[in-house]
Amino acid sequence: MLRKIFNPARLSRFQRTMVTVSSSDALVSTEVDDKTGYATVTLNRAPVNSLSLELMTEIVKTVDELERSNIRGMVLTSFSNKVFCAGLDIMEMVNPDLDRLRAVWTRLQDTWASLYGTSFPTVALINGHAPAGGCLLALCCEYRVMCNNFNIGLNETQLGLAVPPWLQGTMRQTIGTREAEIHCIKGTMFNSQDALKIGLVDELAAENGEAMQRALHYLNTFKQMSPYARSATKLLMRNKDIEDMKRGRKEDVERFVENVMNSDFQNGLTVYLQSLKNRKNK
Ligand SMILES: CC/C=C\C/C=C\C/C=C\C/C=C/C(=O)SCCNC(=O)CCNC(=O)[C@H](O)C(C)(C)COP(=O)(O)OP(=O)(O)OC[C@H]1O[C@@H](n2cnc3c(N)ncnc32)[C@H](O)[C@@H]1OP(=O)(O)O
Repeated sequence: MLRKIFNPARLSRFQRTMVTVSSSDALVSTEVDDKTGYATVTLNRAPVNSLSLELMTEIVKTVDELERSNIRGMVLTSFSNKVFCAGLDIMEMVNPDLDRLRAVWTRLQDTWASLYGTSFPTVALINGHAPAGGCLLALCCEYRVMCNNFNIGLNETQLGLAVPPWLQGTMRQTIGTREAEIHCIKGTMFNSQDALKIGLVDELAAENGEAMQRALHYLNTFKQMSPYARSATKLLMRNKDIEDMKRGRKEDVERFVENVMNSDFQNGLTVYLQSLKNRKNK
């Protein structure tokens, strides 16, 4: 069954109402161009857009609001021209409160499901590094344009974390089964050129302006197309993955909690955090 389908009858409402959501200190800011109906959603959590519970809650809320406002497309990007998103906030995993840890993982599942399952077209404008959860956000979008000289990949295993099945699936869909298996297990981070070669991103750009033009070009390819046929096809392809994730979500949360509470993992995390700081001080 289709979860959400673009409803052409709601189009007239969209043409009348155009939104610019969120205040300047918001974790996520959204601007909608009233000529094109395209929304630019900017992640705004300095310094590196790490995914705290609050940031993920805002992402889900934003996507839900956009779904209701009938925009025609969305570009997801970062306030920083150095880091698109640094993945899960590591501090959420250091000696955590168990209820909050469960909420963090549940919200990551929700973030994946809502971004992956939008009826409107989505492009990730990857204007900085995108490790782990950052790569996840990009993978949820239909199309990825990446600026040169950054890194992207699912490096979870390098941190001692298992990549959950629903995220493995998205990686498989993007780069193929064989490559996904190898690179999820190894935790490979790709530079922009290699990410393009392997199909993890669709286009490269020298800088932000060019990346935005390429992103808009992708969205424009749907201008003359029936929004119904477009979104129905997308959701028929993606809904089963979302339903599968939802069926297994409780076990998935408990696996994550077990993984994070393991003392080897906690010790490894301390070393990893220190290595980030040492790198910075070099
Ligand atoms: C079946 C289920 C079972 C189990 C499931 C288990 C796991 C789930 C798997 C997948 C889900 C996703 C997991 C994750 O996302 S884990 C997080 C992975 N992220 C990283 O490894 C990135 C680490 N960061 C970096 O490599 C660099 O910071 C980066 C390249 C992003 C940017 O470098 P830059 O030089 O620009 O900045 P830094 O000086 O390094 O950082 C500034 C500041 O920010 C702090 N920082 C960086 N990343 C994070 C983060 N992810 N969380 C929290 N804080 C972060 C960094 O320490 C600096 O802080 P400070 O020294 O205080 O200024």
